[in-house]
Amino acid sequence: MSTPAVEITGLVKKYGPKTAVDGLDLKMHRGRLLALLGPNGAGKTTTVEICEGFRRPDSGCVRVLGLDPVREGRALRPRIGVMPQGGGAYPGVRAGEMLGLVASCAAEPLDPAWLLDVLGLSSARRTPFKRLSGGQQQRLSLACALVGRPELVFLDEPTAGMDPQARRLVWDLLGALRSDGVSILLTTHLMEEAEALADDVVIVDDGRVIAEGTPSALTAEEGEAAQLRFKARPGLDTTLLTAALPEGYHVHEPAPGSYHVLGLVDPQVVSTVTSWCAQQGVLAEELHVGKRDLEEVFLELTGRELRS
Ligand SMILES: Nc1ncnc2c1ncn2[C@@H]1O[C@H](COP(=O)(O)OP(=O)(O)OP(=O)(O)O)[C@@H](O)[C@H]1O
Repeated sequence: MSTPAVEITGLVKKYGPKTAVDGLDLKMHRGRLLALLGPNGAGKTTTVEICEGFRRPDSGCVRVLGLDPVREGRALRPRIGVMPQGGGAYPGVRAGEMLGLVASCAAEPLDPAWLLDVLGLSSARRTPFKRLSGGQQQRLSLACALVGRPELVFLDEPTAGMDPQARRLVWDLLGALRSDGVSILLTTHLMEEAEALADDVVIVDDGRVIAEGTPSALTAEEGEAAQLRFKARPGLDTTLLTAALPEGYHVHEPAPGSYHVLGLVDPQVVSTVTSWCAQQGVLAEELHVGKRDLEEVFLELTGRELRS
């Protein structure tokens, strides 16, 4: 069996008194797309930068394609692609020149002109980096990560700041790469992105893994087939709605204007909820019977309060 794409055991990284990564374990198999999720400051970028060999761990063991990213960095670097958070390049370098430069360092690069075309950057190839839009800079940064035909790519918030068209274009490209057997580890704050792309999801908080699994395993309800959720104006009297439902059901408002009926959903329950809303003159919007989505799971696990 091939070595895992990434294997991390007991990783610890401190910045002065701040423990950014606190005993993190993670295993990513080859050919998978793994989404690393977590609130701001959870330790995702630090973990990714250690895998890339840009930072040294304080303790723990990290192996990327079976290699130590620090001691065996020279052997590892040609085999991985890296898209750092926020990207970056010399401000005056033209998009085409930048990609050509990165391609010239690779043994068997992809055709830079083709890659620019795939990422919708052909018309911007003569544009200096500093004059590209934020979304174009992100796409150029992604092109630089991919042009060397890496076996494994690390993408730190690859679609942050992109418009929906560009985001979908990138999703298609990542899907195609994964179909070609490339291993992809990405961080994202977009739960929709993780649900659309990821084979595996790892949720970190305070430098530790707090949940992991496939998106469908993570969103599966324990012991319940489906749940009822709807949106309406904030502050409905959930005690009254609970009283209108059969015994054993409970309604709560986890976030202002979002309502969640706890208990097994059947047609009568849906009818009771919509009738009750109608009696209050309230339109129940986005009425949804089904599993939780990843965002709901994420908020339940990491809490709803704002992180710094
Ligand atoms: N160079 C640094 N010096 C000091 N503290 C740092 C440094 N880099 C990160 N930190 C701190 O370490 C913690 C983890 O940061 P990290 O960037 O890894 O989190 P993250 O999960 O990637 O966050 P985000 O989602 O906001 O990008 C944070 O508290 C951050 O402030």
